[in-house]
Amino acid sequence: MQPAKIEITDLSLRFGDRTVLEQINLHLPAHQVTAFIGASGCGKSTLLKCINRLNDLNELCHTLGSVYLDGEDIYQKYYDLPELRRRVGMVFQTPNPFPMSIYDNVVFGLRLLGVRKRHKLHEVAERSLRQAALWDEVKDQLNRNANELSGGQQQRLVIARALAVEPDVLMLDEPASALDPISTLKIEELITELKQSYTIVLVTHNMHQAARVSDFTVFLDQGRILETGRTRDLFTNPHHKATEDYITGRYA
Ligand SMILES: Nc1ncnc2c1ncn2[C@@H]1O[C@H](COP(=O)(O)OP(=O)(O)OP(=O)(O)O)[C@@H](O)[C@H]1O
Repeated sequence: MQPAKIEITDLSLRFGDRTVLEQINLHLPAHQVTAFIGASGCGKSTLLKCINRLNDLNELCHTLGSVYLDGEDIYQKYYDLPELRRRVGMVFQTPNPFPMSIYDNVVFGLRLLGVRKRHKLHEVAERSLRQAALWDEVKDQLNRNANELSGGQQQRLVIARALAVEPDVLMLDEPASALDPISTLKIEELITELKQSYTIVLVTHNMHQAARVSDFTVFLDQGRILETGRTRDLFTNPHHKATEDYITGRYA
């Protein structure tokens, strides 16, 4: 088995008296893309948000179990949450650039971390925009307001912003579902490129996308893992009828 970047053990989560995740055990290998799939409301986004402890912001949320990042339990009492969120970047379904220039968006996190040196900020802005496959399109207009970019460009900008603080893990929650087919293809190509440097977790409703870009797939059903494995195995030879029904679009 490949070494785990993230190991989840006996994780259960409830919001108030409503159980949303039950007994999740998962091994997410480094430098691989793992896709979370499953019907709406099965807990994909909530599971993602366990990995950067974003659910903790909800006072009704109770979490049991452990999530290890590089062998260290992120749910231990004094874990450094700002550092966790630097190491685990997250991109949401709807592109959410800040209402400021392209440049200021990319270096936002670095400035928060106290980086002031202009040459350092410039260097990181260029590197991150190149990594997000956006540099060539915006290099002559870095002062332009980010909201003037197309949706697909905005999403790549948000990915550049996440990469600027040098995370280890990149979590993408339906990153292309609001985008046109060409922008979607660019994001998929980008995911394949980025896995060389990052561990990627992808939530998607698009089965073709999961099959195209992920190495491992986790199928969730009502807060439990019903099936997990290498994507090519799970898609060609699912063990459960529910998995087969879901990936072939026959889910009731
Ligand atoms: N902040 C919250 N408070 C209470 N319940 C919540 C909260 N967030 C999510 N839930 C519930 O947890 C369940 C799982 O939601 P989640 O968003 O993780 O599902 P999902 O599989 O990502 O769905 P979708 O594919 O529609 O985005 C849902 O029933 C949802 O109503």
